[in-house]
Amino acid sequence: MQYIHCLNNISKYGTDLLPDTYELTEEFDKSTGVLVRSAAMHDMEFPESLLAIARAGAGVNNIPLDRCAEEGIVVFNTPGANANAVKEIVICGLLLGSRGIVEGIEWCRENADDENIAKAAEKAKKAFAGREILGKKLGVIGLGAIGAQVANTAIDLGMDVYGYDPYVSVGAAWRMSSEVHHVTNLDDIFRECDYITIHVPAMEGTIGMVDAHACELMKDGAVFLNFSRDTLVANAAMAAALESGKVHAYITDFAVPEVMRMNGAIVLPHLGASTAEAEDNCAIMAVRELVNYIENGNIVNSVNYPACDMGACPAGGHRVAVMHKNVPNTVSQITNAFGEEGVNIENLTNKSRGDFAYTLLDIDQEAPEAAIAKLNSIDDIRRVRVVC
Ligand SMILES: NC(=O)C1=CN([C@@H]2O[C@H](COP(=O)(O)OP(=O)(O)OC[C@H]3O[C@@H](n4cnc5c(N)ncnc54)[C@H](O)[C@@H]3O)[C@@H](O)[C@H]2O)C=CC1
Ligand SMILES: O=C(O)CCC(=O)C(=O)O
Repeated sequence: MQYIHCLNNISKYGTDLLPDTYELTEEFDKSTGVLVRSAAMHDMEFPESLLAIARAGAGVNNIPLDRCAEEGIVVFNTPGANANAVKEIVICGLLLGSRGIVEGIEWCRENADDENIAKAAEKAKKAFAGREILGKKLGVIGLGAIGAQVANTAIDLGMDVYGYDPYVSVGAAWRMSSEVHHVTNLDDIFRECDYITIHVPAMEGTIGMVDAHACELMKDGAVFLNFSRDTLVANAAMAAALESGKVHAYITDFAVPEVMRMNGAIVLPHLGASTAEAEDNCAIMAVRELVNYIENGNIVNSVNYPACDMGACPAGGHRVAVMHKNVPNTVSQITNAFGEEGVNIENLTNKSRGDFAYTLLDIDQEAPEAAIAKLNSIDDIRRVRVVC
């Protein structure tokens, strides 16, 4: 039996896909697989039984990726599965930053008991007048699954779109409208655009990238949208820019105390991916990744181990997975360990990613205990698993 623990609410469209030999468990300490959304995992201890963590979503800054790699735990995410949901809320954010929608709604609520509200509204509405997004310049920082969709939809809405992403993938580039202007200097986005939206992961190199220098460069009355992570924006700089009127509105999906104290911030409680469709898509993809890894040893969409796919375990066949450091001589030690026990390797894939590597082997007989023990005694090997 394989035990799967959910650290957050995971759509049943995903968990219903778990085979009969899997059981959902409340006990984290006996889990083979974990499904998670935004739960903070950095301070958690992981049980020896844990093989993989699947993040039903895109951002993995809540998971200690390097420590997991060291402990032989594969971490997956679900690229693109919630991108449409975020794109739609970003378009909503553009309008919230352009029109007095929030203030107008508040005014109506405050005057709900006024019998003459219709007449009063006609007088009051001038305080909530705004501007249109048609023809305005939108800067998109990060053109991955979400950024590319936001850029395309903004083009369809008649905006003039500028995109910045020095690491854009070929797939995302193909999916993006040719009308998106390619920007190679981030400062140009801050300097030129009326609206700016950021869609990059929170990691070393992006945390704090919207700082005082960026705010200073912005056009007077710019609107800034952050549906990625709170840490990308230096809060003190944004608060000052809002205070001075340099930034007209800061639309963010992250309710942290510093942001809640900002005048001019429109704050949502991390709603970007909270649609039934996105939750189902993410859960389905996450469960498929987890089961494929546990059953076949295949790694698809991992963020800390290399991709490796040898298809389904051959019927009646034998497969062993070895997770190890990406250092010289390891693959030969693995093949020798089997060779010395008279085992023939029928298929072998070795892939590496940064400091770690993964070797998947189909062998002609049940893995001898002596070979497994030998592999487990090698320093640079992190985990050996008999898959089938
Ligand atoms: N508010 C919410 O509920 C959600 C928030 N997110 C956040 O949005 C982020 C982006 O999500 P996806 O588009 O799905 O990810 P993605 O991985 O498809 O795209 C990220 C893009 O950022 C680019 N990038 C990385 N460093 C950059 C830099 N320094 N400057 C410019 N571009 C850079 C990458 O090349 C990539 O194209 C996630 O990492 C997550 O933090 C994602 C989904 C839901
Ligand atoms: O699961 C969620 O609601 C959060 C989604 C998110 O932030 C992400 O996918 O990065």
